[in-house]
Amino acid sequence: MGLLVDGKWQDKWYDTSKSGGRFVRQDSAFRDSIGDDRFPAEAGRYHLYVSLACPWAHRALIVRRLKRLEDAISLSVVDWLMLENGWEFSDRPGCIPDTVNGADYMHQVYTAAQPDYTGRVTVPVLWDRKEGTIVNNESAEIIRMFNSGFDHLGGGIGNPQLDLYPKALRAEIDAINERVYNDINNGVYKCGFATTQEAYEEAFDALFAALDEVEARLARQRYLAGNRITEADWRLFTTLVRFDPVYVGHFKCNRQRIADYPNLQNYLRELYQVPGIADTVNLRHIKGHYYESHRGVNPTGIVPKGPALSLDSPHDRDRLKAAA
Ligand SMILES: N[C@@H](CCC(=O)N[C@@H](CS)C(=O)NCC(=O)O)C(=O)O
Repeated sequence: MGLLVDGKWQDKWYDTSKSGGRFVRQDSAFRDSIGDDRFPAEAGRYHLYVSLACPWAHRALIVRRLKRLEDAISLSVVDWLMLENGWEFSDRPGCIPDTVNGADYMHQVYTAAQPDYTGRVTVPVLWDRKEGTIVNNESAEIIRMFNSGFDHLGGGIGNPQLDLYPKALRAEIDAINERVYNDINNGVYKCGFATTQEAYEEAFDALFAALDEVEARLARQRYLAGNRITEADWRLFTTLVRFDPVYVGHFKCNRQRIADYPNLQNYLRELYQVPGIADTVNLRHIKGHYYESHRGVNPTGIVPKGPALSLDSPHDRDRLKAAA
């Protein structure tokens, strides 16, 4: 784990000394968009770097799959282990080396885009072959580009019929995302990376208050924004699927498991069983990454064998109405 300072790699853990032990996530640095003059939509031009362990990268992978952009946007998958060199490429199971920049480490992709880059080296990253640079490294924005940025191309590229951010639901989706991001997606990290008891307890209470709220919402309606699946659901899904295998133990999010919330558990199963989604979930990468990489949290690097999950089991969500 580390970061780049003026283009030089430094091996450093997060600094929580100035925030009362609280983990504060840094803003992403590359914020251009597909559709800008410099970055027009084109099949075969863009490349996505992900980790299968990372919940933020997982969003991008899911939307790429659901929008059938796999032939149009190529992919690299980093190794799950992230130690003193940060994210690395390898040919271990489930990994795909960097065929675009030929990098050994993800930080080399960042310095290829900007030689004097200062900041964290995170995934996902959307790379442009033509300009030889990073378009964007913020998953919330990358999924929006995938959702609509390639729809006009025609020629059988993508799946223009699917809209995960429909106009009529945007205000609602944005409001849900805000709460889910702060207290759930990022909330589990705030618990796990807290370095004071107070910071941990504050994040823990906010996390479970938000999960209780989502549980109540899912008792009344099938999906977060009503009766159809939207990006808000996929953004929650990537945290839920990691919750019982990783966050309960490793990040001490242990008031209860997702399996103990009837609506969340069945909702998680339904989303997992959407065609194409199970292929994007790699528990070896997920568990291996957190337990083996965060040596400050888990010094032995031992990966727990459990828990048994039941993501393939029948769900009961058909009792609630879904849009045709
Ligand atoms: N806001 C970013 C966050 C991405 C992020 O933090 N990714 C993690 C992996 S789960 C990472 O690469 N961390 C490396 C680091 O912080 O040094 C996004 O949503 O794209």
